[in-house]
Amino acid sequence: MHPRNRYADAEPDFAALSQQYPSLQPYVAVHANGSGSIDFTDLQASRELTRVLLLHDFGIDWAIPPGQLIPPVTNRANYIHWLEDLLQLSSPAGQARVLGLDIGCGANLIYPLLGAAINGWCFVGVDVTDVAIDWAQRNVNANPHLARLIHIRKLPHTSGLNAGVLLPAVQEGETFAFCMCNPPFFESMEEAGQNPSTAFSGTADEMVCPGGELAFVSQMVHDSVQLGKRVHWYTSMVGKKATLKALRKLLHSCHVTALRTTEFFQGRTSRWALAWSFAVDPNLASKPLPRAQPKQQTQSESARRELSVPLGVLPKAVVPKLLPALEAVSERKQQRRGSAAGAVGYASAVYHPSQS
Ligand SMILES: C[S@@+](CC[C@H](N)C(=O)[O-])C[C@H]1O[C@@H](n2cnc3c(N)ncnc32)[C@H](O)[C@@H]1O
Repeated sequence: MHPRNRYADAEPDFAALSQQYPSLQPYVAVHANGSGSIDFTDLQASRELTRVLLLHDFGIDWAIPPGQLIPPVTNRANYIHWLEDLLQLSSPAGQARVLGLDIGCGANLIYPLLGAAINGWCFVGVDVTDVAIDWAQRNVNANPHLARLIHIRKLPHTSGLNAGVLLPAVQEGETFAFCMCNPPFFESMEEAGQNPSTAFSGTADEMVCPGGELAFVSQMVHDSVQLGKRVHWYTSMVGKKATLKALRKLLHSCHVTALRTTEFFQGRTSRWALAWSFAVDPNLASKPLPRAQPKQQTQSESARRELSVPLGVLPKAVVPKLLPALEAVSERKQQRRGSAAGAVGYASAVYHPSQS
């Protein structure tokens, strides 16, 4: 787990959470020693846990319809923290705000929500299905304190990847600090069904693409050659180590200036991620990532500290109204303390699609 992941030192206290959030109670077994456990093969339990963690730990109000992919918060937060490391190593010059592109944001919109809540980053989230766009927008609307940072965009749903993956997503004149992607991993639902990681569910649209993840991310690589420096860091997650190997080979042949990989390990599941660039100074390419940073407070966390109560116990309607004011207080305090709000450029910003 990434050292800055808030669950790196201790997993969530399921028993305490179920006391605070009665909706979680049916899914938590409390043992004689007071500890609690959850059956992660139960989809309803997994969905409710994700909902509660996002609310309790990140101040995010979140929902998805049944059947849609349930994102494990720990794994998705690892990716965000790895992006922080990459941006600390090298960021696009002269940009006050960090703007990221999430390819396949899904109904769950997990990466833009976490990236905006943890770091104040701006995001464009794109997807091809109506259900993803509809629910992603609902998740934006449910979090007014983050809504100014996240813009959702529907792409045409073409059969196959010939029209490109990144090319349709990046609009004329737009530039991004990074793009990220959790691609459809599998070639068929049969293949998906053989994989134990599908305990987190998902529809065929979310899990499957012709040629699987290798075809999907290879298309991203080809598109990136055309887009060049318009995206500072191109990144994607992959589900198989063999895919990582094949993509490394492809990327070397594309003369990238930097190529990094990492492994996200959680529970029994390994995932890998790779990042490449045409903009990063090649002298930085083999420099170790600055990983040993102390844990950062999320904006919601620092806001919560000012208030000394968990956001989750406040009436739901109050939180969005309260957060901006609390964030402003904690930001001012942090500035007075002379500490940067985080390792990268975390200034709160507003994303307007007309700005590049
Ligand atoms: C594995 S899901 C990831 C959802 C979410 N980002 C997550 O990490 O849980 C893959 C998503 O990619 C979307 N997708 C598939 N093909 C796409 C394409 N060509 N462009 C953008 N999104 C696409 C799917 O609709 C789906 O929502």
